[in-house]
Amino acid sequence: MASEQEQLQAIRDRIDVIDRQLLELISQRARCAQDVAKVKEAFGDTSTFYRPEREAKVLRKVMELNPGPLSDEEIGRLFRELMSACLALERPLRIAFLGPEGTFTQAAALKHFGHSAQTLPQRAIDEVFRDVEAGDADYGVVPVENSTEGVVNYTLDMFLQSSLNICGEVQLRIHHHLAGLVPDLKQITRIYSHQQSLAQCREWLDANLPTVPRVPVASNAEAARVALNEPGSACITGQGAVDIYRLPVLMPNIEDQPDNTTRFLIIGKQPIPASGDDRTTLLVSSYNRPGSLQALLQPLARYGLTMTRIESRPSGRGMWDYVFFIDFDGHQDAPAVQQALAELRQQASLFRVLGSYPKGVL
Ligand SMILES: O=C(O)C(=O)C[C@]1(C(=O)O)C=C[C@@H](O)C=C1
Repeated sequence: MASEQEQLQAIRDRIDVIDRQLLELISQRARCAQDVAKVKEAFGDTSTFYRPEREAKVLRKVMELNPGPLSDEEIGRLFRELMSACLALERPLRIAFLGPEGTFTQAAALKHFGHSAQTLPQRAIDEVFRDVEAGDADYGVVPVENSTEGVVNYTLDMFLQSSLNICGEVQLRIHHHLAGLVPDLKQITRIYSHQQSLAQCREWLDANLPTVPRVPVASNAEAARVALNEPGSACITGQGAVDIYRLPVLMPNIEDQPDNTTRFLIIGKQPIPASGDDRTTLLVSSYNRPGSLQALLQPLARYGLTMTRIESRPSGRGMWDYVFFIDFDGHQDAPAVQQALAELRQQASLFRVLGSYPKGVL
């Protein structure tokens, strides 16, 4: 029987051959992306280098064809990065996100656009919108809802003032760590974190550190920065900030719900063609009379469209006047959706399609 070294050498020789083939194929793929860019430029189509519907189709296809042993998610991630690098050859994307560096929103931006995108931290959600509106960023990433804490009202309210579209969505599993320079939990005198994160870890904090004051700050990354500089303090933050600030993790994954997930929206100027598995978000308002909300929603049911979410927010136009954010499955270019929307529009005092976009793939 061959020795361990001989067996390993034989397998590594095979890996070397495969790597060379992979390299050649990846380079061929990248050259194709360059050719795509030349065609787009020749036709003056320079505003649509980024094609989220095409990316969603590519990711779904490779995940469907995946023979294993790597998981569909791993394969998806590898191809995500491959496309990100190919797109950067065509034109590097600038992505504004709710900063600072190390926030969950940055992690969501990188998950959605891959690591070849340039991420630009902004101080607040309205600055993300403004950066994209002004053309200083191609797209923006903002949080919209959390599975434990519910909707991020500020993001929804921004759509009342902004003309930007929703171009995509991405979901991120949120893990919170207790981190800091204190040698053990008993010596913690203050805990800093974003208000939402404190809420998402409330039960753990009540059980383990009930008497330690909890101090809300603007972001988890800011909490990490304070914990690094203030003796006795600790923070609740994510892996991104732990890595950036090199903070020791005192207790990992302290979120109360193990499947704690946040959904983020991609905002931009471009309408997105159908990808085959899409979601549409509407901003509507009904007339203030009995049964009007029901009448507003009826066309969706009549045309067999599945509504997945409805949120109401004060309209800002007067007391007790509300707007509704409605998500349903389907794309606005599909005939059934067009008919449903035409009917719905007749019942609405305010009507805007915020976007049709591929459902998050990864
Ligand atoms: O198909 C395109 O339009 C491309 O630009 C190629 C490609 C890819 O690498 O597959 C790159 C970027 C786009 O966002 C979508 C796909």
